[in-house]
Amino acid sequence: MIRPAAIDLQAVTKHYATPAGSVRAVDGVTLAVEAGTSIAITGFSGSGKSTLLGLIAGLETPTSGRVTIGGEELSRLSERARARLRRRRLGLVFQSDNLQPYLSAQENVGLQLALCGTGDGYERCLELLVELGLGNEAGKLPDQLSGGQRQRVAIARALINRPAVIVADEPTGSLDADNSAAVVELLLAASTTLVVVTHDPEVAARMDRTVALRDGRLVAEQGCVSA
Ligand SMILES: Nc1ncnc2c1ncn2[C@@H]1O[C@H](COP(=O)(O)OP(=O)(O)OP(=O)(O)O)[C@@H](O)[C@H]1O
Repeated sequence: MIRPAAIDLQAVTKHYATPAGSVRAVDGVTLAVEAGTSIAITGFSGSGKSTLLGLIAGLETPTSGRVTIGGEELSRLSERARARLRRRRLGLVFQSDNLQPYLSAQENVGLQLALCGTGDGYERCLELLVELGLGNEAGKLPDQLSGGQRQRVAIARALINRPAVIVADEPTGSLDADNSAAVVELLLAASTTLVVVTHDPEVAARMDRTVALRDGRLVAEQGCVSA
């Protein structure tokens, strides 16, 4: 059975205007990611990885080309509809956990739930934290948690609205090897479509596919899932 692409990029280009001239951060990228599969995006610093992730997440608008998420072409949506799609269908995880410092772990997850306006109750936040091995940490503030624990709270926050797609930018960048492996397994276990930007070959090796960017262009692909 052919599964529909959860993410479909068609000839996507992103230019930034700078005082020194136009920067072509992403240059003609065509890429389909099937639902339920995982992909790593690698490449040197400045190769366009974060920009590509921002385009997939609808945080950036392409200069040309089309970005389609779950059958919805983002450029056809209003800014408001794009924000709604982001809240309901996407889970975002970044290198820095961006947790609210004066809210407990459970409240941080609960805040996301409130923003998403889904039917899940606040108890679900605690259940999810327990599933992620943070049952004893639910009432603690972020600065009472280790880096690995904070990143797991950030993953709980990304998963609470049961997103179809998880988009993660260097999610293990500030973690040691053990915590990094644990975080990757949690992301994979969520069994949604997963896009991870990473410099770490061990993280990339856990994904179904790896693509590399150079100067904004896709230059190489490895993996066992057909494009
Ligand atoms: N808002 C912006 N305005 C102007 N130029 C930008 C902007 N964002 C990114 N760029 C430029 O676009 C190019 C790609 O940047 P991007 O951050 O996507 O690369 P990256 O591969 O994620 O890098 P890193 O691994 O260092 O995070 C770089 O030349 C960068 O300077």
